[in-house]
Amino acid sequence: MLKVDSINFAYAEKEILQNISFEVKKGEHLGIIGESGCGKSTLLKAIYGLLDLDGGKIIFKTEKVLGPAYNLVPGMPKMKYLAQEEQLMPFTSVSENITTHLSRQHLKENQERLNLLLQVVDMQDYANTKVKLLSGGQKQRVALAQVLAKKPEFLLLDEPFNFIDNFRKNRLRRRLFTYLQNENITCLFATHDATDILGFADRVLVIKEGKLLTDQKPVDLLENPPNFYTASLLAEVNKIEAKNLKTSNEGHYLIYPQELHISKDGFLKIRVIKAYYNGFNYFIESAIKNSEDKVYFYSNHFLEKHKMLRLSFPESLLKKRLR
Ligand SMILES: Nc1ncnc2c1ncn2[C@@H]1O[C@H](COP(=O)(O)OP(=O)(O)OP(=O)(O)O)[C@@H](O)[C@H]1O
Repeated sequence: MLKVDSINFAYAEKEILQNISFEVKKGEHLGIIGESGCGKSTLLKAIYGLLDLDGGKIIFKTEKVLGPAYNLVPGMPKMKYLAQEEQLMPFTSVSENITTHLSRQHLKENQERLNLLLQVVDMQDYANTKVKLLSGGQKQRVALAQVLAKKPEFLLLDEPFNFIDNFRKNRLRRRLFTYLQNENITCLFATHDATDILGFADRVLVIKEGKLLTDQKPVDLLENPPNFYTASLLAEVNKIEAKNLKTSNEGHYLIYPQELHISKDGFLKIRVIKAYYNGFNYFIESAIKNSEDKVYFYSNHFLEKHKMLRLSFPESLLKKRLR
């Protein structure tokens, strides 16, 4: 449905997107993740046709996406883009803001669709409230309903949940992605939040300094991360020098805190620095014995500062997590 083919883009002299290529099939949901400033928003803008590329091409369905120099009205029919900053009519109600984007040819269906969209973004209770009275997160939800109202086939979302509190975010994510699945809407979304990726993306594009590092299924990426940068975008991860792990290999092992266990026979000797209670257990900050290298793991019990312990982990990790 979308083909991004070796695209390059620079703002003035500064190269932002460098030789990026990937394809998206109809109905797929792709997450884009990467540190702040790596080029996620720029990539979404390029795909929507808001930028004139310096090289490469983007094909949406069968048509080439043209930048503003060749296309006065940016965007492709059936492709919709939700930017980080929403554009709403402040002095009209939530319902009116959404209804103006519903098709005028199906007036009878509109009330039903409005109700459905209000439900998807969890804003039924605010249907008649003026937008200017809403919080940042509520406005973001109205903006989301607006782009859905336009019946897109392909949706570009830039940090769609960044102003939304955690309590509501989980519910909103589930409702939104179920809606997209039911309507067979293809979606590309940029995020900082690993939960968006792990729970809701079919594939994940990892970007670093304008380059596409990898394009994989989230589960494969988590199990076999190509480098520390990628692993640390998805989860808390330890980077442990190989010499500390009973191996003659050189380099580092990437091991998640959940994979380390306190054990009398464990090879990794550590000293506890601090225990952080997280509601279910303790997240332990420790240092490898006789070094300053930090190691993080979980414990069901509080551990005193300076306590010396041994940690073990599945041997199978030694075969696949050396970087
Ligand atoms: N209009 C612009 N003019 C010049 N430079 C820009 C412009 N917009 C963005 N940049 C620069 O391009 C780089 C990539 O920005 P972009 O917004 O794509 O990053 P991002 O990965 O989406 O970041 P964040 O996660 O913080 O939103 C940054 O260094 C940014 O400063």
